[in-house]
Amino acid sequence: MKQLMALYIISYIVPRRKRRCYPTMKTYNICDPSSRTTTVDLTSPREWKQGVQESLSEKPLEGYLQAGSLQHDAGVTFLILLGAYAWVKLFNSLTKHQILGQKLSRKLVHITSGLLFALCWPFFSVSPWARYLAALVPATNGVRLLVYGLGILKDDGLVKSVSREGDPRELLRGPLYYVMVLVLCTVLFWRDSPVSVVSLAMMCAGDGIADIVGRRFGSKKLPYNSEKSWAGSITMFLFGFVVSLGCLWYFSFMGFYPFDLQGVALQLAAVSLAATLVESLPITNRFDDNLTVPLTTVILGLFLFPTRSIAGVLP
Ligand SMILES: Nc1ccn([C@@H]2O[C@H](COP(=O)(O)OP(=O)(O)OP(=O)(O)O)[C@@H](O)[C@H]2O)c(=O)n1
Ligand SMILES: C/C(=C\CO)CCC[C@H](C)CCC[C@H](C)CCCC(C)C
Repeated sequence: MKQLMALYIISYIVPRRKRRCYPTMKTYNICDPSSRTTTVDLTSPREWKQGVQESLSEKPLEGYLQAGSLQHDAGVTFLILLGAYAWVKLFNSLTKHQILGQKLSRKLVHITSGLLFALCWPFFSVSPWARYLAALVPATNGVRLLVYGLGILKDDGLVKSVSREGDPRELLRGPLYYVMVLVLCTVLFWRDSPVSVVSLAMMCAGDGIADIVGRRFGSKKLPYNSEKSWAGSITMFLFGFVVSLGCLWYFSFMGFYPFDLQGVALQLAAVSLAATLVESLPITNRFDDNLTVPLTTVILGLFLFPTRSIAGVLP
């Protein structure tokens, strides 16, 4: 009985639509609505780009109410909002019971929140409006950070979970920039381009792990920045690369674009290196890493990865 319930819930969440199957091998099939299929041999980045452009040429379903998309997407948005609230509450409790230190709690929230949010994107419908409903999740959290950061309301638990020193005004910098980046990546790139998930992977996983490893093992500082270390930067490069790769594989598995390890490894390594170099620069006092890391990734990613559209509009 429990299995049946689980299957029903999953079948409700994952939108009923023709899934495109991209086996993680050299070629993949594009099954578009007219049931026309195209097989592209992914032997080089050019074929990969061509394959992605074609696979993303599918016209989104006309009309938003078709097949209950609005109800479906609103339900998924609500569930993710609940998840976000519960996730931060969990870390608040871990910090309150001194299971986690405040700095580690903040970094784990930093690493996990944005990634878990992006991993929920496949549960939305193919409607052109789905991205805007999804963006309501970080936007709502942004309003929450503003309200508590400005002191309009008080929530010591939230402040302790996402601030370094427990000052509510800290919510108005790193955390607020973080959710703003989530909103922009969701609305501008969504599932139309690898740029969105790679940018979030570098900001969440890469920048987040650099802090955790750097604080603990970063005795050898960088020659041009005594605040940052080789251990932190090397870990950011490697972890950012691996998590980006994992995100691309996940979105390929969920049917959004093909995954060809040879086709993307070099691009991802270049993006991860660029983001790591920018993060290591002594500019954090003026430009927050939560802005410079994703911005670097987006700019380079737009040149290296195929993008069907920006904000849902064909370029
Ligand atoms: N490449 C890096 C990045 C961070 N660190 C270590 O992690 C600490 C915090 O790093 P930082 O990026 O400045 O994190 P914050 O900006 O404080 O945190 P947030 O991004 O959440 O605002 C640094 O002082 C340093 O000890 C490091 O050694 N090497
Ligand atoms: C501490 C943070 C950044 C500083 O560098 C992260 C702040 C996170 C926000 C308070 C909460 C963001 C929630 C996500 C938008 C949605 C997560 C949903 C998921 C299912 C947990």
